[in-house]
Amino acid sequence: MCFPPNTLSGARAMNTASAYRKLRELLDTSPESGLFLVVAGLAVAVSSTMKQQAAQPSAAMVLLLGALVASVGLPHGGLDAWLAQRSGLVRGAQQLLLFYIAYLLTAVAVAGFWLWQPGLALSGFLLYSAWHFAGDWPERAVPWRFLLGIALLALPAWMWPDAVASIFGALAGQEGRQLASLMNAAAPWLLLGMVGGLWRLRRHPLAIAELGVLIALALIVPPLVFFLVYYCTVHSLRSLRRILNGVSTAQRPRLLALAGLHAAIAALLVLTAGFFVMADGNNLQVWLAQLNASQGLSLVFIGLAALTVPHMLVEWLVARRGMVC
Ligand SMILES: CC1=C(/C=C/C(C)=C/C=C/C(C)=C/C=C/C=C(C)/C=C/C=C(C)/C=C/C2=C(C)CCCC2(C)C)C(C)(C)CCC1
Repeated sequence: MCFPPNTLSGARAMNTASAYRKLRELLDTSPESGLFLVVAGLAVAVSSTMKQQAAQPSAAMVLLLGALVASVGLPHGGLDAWLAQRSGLVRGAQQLLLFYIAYLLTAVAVAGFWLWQPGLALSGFLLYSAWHFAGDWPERAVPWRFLLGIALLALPAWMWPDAVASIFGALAGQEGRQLASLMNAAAPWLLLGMVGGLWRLRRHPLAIAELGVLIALALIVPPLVFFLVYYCTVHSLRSLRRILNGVSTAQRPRLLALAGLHAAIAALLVLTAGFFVMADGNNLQVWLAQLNASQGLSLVFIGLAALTVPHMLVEWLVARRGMVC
C-alpha cells in the first residue's frame, strides 16, 4: 500500500507518540524499572574500567556491598512483622512477640545449618533465591519460574567463572567452587531455556526489557555489581513499592521508618552474630579492623540467606491470606 509522504511521516509521528505514551504509562506504574535501566547503563559504563580488579572481590567492593544491602536491600524485609499484623496472621502483642522469636530462631537455624553444611546450604540458598527473585516478574507457572530464577543466578558464572568461584569459595569452600563450575557449564543451556520461555511474558514488554537488560548485565559486569544493581533497584524497591501502594500516602513515612528500623536491627544482629563466630578472641574494634573481603562476603550472604527463609515464609503465609507483598 502507498501513502503520500506527509501521511507516512504523520503516521510514524503518531506511532512514536503513542509508543512514548505507553512507555511513560509503564514506567509510571513501575518507577523502579526506570531507575534500574539507568543504573544498569551506568554499571556497564563503569565496569569497562573495572574488569581486571573485579576478578577477585576487593575489600572496598565488599564494603560497598554491605552498605548497600543494609541500607537499600534489607528494608524490604523490614515490613514483614507489619505485613503479618495487617493480614491478620498475627494479632495482639503476645502473638507479635512470638512472631519475632520464631522469625529470629528460623534465621539462627539457617545460619547454624550453613556453618555445619556450607555446600548444601549454599545450594539451597541459590534454589530458594531463584524462586524468590523470579517472583519479581508476572511469570507464575512453577517450572518457568524456577528456570527464570536459576538462569539469572547462573549467568554470572558463565562469563565470570573465577570471580564467582572465589565468592562461592569464600561462602562454602571447595564445595562452593564446584558449584560455581557446575553453574558455569549449565549457564548457556539455562539461558537458552530462559530466552525460549520469554514468550510467556509477551504481554509484559517492561518485564521482557528488564530481563533482557539483566541478561546483558550478568554477562558484562562483575557478579557483585550485577547482584547489587538487580537486588537494590528491582527486587528491593519493587517489593517496597508493592507494599506502599496498598496504604494511604499519609501512612507511608511511618512504614518507611519502620522498615528502616527493622533493617538496622537486622544488620546489627548479623554483625553481632558474625563477631561471636569469627572474632577469635579479638575485641570488636580489632575484629572490624581485620575483617577481610572473604569474611565480609560470608557476613553479607550468610546473613541474607538466614533472613530470606523467614522472609519467604511470611510472604507465603501473607499471600495465602490474599495480600500482595
Ligand atoms: C521482621 C523482623 C526483622 C527484620 C527482618 C528483615 C530486615 C528481613 C530482611 C530480609 C531480606 C532482606 C531478605 C533478603 C533476601 C536476599 C536474597 C534472597 C539474596 C540472594 C543472593 C544470591 C542468591 C546471590 C548469588 C550470587 C552471589 C552470592 C555472588 C555473585 C553471583 C550471584 C548473584 C549468583 C528482625 C530480624 C529485625 C526481627 C524479627 C522480625
